[in-house]
Amino acid sequence: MASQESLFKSQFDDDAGVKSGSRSDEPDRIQIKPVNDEDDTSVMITFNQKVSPFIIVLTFVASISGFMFGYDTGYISSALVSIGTDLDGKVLTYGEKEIITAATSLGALITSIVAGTAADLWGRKPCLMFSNLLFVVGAVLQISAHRFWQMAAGRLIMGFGVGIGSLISPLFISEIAPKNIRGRLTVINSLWLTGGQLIAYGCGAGLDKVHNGWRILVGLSLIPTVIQFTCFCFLPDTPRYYVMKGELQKASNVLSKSYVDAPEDLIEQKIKELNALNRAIPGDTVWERIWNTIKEIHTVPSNFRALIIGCALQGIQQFCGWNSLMYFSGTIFQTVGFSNSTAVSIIVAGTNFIFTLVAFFAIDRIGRRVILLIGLPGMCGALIVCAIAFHFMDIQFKGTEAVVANGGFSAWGIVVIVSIIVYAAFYALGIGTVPWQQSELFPQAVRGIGTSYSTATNWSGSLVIASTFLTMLQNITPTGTFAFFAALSFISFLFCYFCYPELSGLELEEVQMILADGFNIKASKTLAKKRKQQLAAQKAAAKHGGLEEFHKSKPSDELMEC
Ligand SMILES: O[C@H]1[C@H](O)[C@@H](O)[C@H](O)[C@@H](O)[C@H]1O
Repeated sequence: MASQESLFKSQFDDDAGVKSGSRSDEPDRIQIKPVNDEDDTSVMITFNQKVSPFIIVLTFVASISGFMFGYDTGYISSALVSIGTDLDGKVLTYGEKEIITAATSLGALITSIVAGTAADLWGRKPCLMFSNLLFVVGAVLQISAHRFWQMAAGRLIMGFGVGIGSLISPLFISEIAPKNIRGRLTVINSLWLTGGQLIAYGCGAGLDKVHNGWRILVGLSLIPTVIQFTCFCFLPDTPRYYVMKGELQKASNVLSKSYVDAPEDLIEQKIKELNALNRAIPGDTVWERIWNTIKEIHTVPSNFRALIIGCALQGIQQFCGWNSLMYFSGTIFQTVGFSNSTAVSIIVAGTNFIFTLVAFFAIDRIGRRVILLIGLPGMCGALIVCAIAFHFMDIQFKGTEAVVANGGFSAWGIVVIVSIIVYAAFYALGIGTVPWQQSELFPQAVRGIGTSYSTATNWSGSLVIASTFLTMLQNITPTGTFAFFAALSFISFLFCYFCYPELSGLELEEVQMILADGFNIKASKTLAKKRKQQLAAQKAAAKHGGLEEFHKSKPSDELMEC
C-alpha cells in the first residue's frame, strides 16, 4: 500500500506541473502518460475549449431515453390506481398489479443483458432508435388493452425499450462528453429520469378522474419517443463507435463538430489513438473479441473488482426498496388513508428529482463516496421510523384488501409519509444517482460488458422488488418489509464504507490502478483530494490569465507530448 501511495505521489507532482502548462524538461521528472482511451479527447477539451452546442444537443437527445425510463416506470403507480375495472371488467388483484409492474422490469432485464454487446455490434444510435420502435409497440398495445394479458404484454415490450435506453443513454453521453463535465452530464440523464417520473406522477394526478385517463397517460409516452427517433435521423453516432467500425472519416467529422476549436492535427491524433486502442482488443472476429472481453472482465483483478462494485451498487440501489415506493406509492398512500394518493406520490417523486439535482452539484465537488456514505444511513434511519409508524397503524391484510385498524388517515399516517419523503431525499442524493456513473469503473475494452452486467443487476433487483413487494406487505407486514429494507441499507453502508473508493476527478487509468490490488480506499481518497486541489489551482490560474485565455489557449502540452 505504502509503495502504491508513493507511486501516486510522484505522479501527482509531475502531473500538477504538466497540467498547469508548466512544461518541464528536467530529466528526472516522471512523465505521466495521458489516459490511453477516449478520455484523451476530454483532456484536450478540459484545458482548451468550451462545451459546443453540438455536444449539448447530442446529450439532450440521448438523455430522452432517461426521460422515457423515468416516465414509463413512473406512470404505472397512478395507472394501477385509476385502471379500476377497465381490464377484464374486474378490479386487479395484487398479483396482477405485480405482474403488470414487473413486466417492464423483466423486459428491461432481458435487453440490458445484450444491449452493451448490441451497441458494439450495431452502434449506439441504431440501438436507441430500435428502442423507440419498441416503446411505440408497447404503448399502442397498452393504450388499446381491454384484457389484463395485453396490458402485461405491452408493458413487457415497453420494458425491452427501457432496458436498452437505460444502458446506452449514459454510455452514449459518456462517450461524447468532455471529461471535466462527464460526471455531471451523466447525472443529467438521471435528472431526466427522475424528472420523467415526476411528470408521470403529475400527469397521473391530473388525469386521475378522467375517464380512461390512464390510456392517455400511456399515450403521452409516445411524444418523447417520436422526438428522439426524429432527432436521431439527423444526428451521428459516437466517434468511438465509428472507430470500432473502421469509419474513421465519420469519427473525425463528429469530433470536429464536437470540439470546434480543436486543430485538425489534434483530431487526427485522437482518431489514431482510438484506432490503436480498438485493435488492442484481442480476437480476429467480433465473436472472439466478445468472448475475450467476457474472459477479461472475470480474470483481470482490477476489472473484477470494478464489476463487483458496479453490480453491488446497482443491486443496492434496487434492494433498498426505493422502487417499491415508486411503483406502489399510490397504493400505499391509499392504504394509509389519503384520498388523493396520486397527488401525495408527486411529493415523493418531486423530492427524488430535487435531490438528484443536489447530487448533480455535489457529485464532483463532495465526491461520490461521501454522498453515498451520507445517503445510506439517512435512508436506514428514515426506514426504521417508517417501520415503527406502520406498526402503530396496525394494518392487516384480508385477502387482497388492506384494513387499517386505527381507521384511515392518522398522525401515524403522516409519520409514514414524512419518513418516506426523508428516505427519498437521502436515496436520490446518493445511491439513486451514483451507480449510473458505472462506466467510469471499467476500462474501454470491457466497458460494454461491464455496464451490461451492472445494468442487468439493476433490473434483476427491480424485478424482484416489483414482483414481491405487495406480497411482502401481506406476508411479513409493512413493518417487517420496511425494517428489512432498513437492514439492507445498513449492510449496504458497510459495503460502501469498506469497498467503494473515491473516484471523483480520477483518470480512468487511475481507477484501474486503485483497483489493481484491493479496494484501496485510503489511497483513492488521497488521490481524489489531490486532483481536486489541482483543478482548483488550474481554475485560479485561468482566472488570473483571463477566462478567454483559458478557453482559447493552444492544445495542451499534455496531449501533444504523447
Ligand atoms: O436511478 C434511478 C432513479 O433513482 C429512479 O428513481 C429509480 O426508479 C430507478 O430505478 C433508478 O435506477
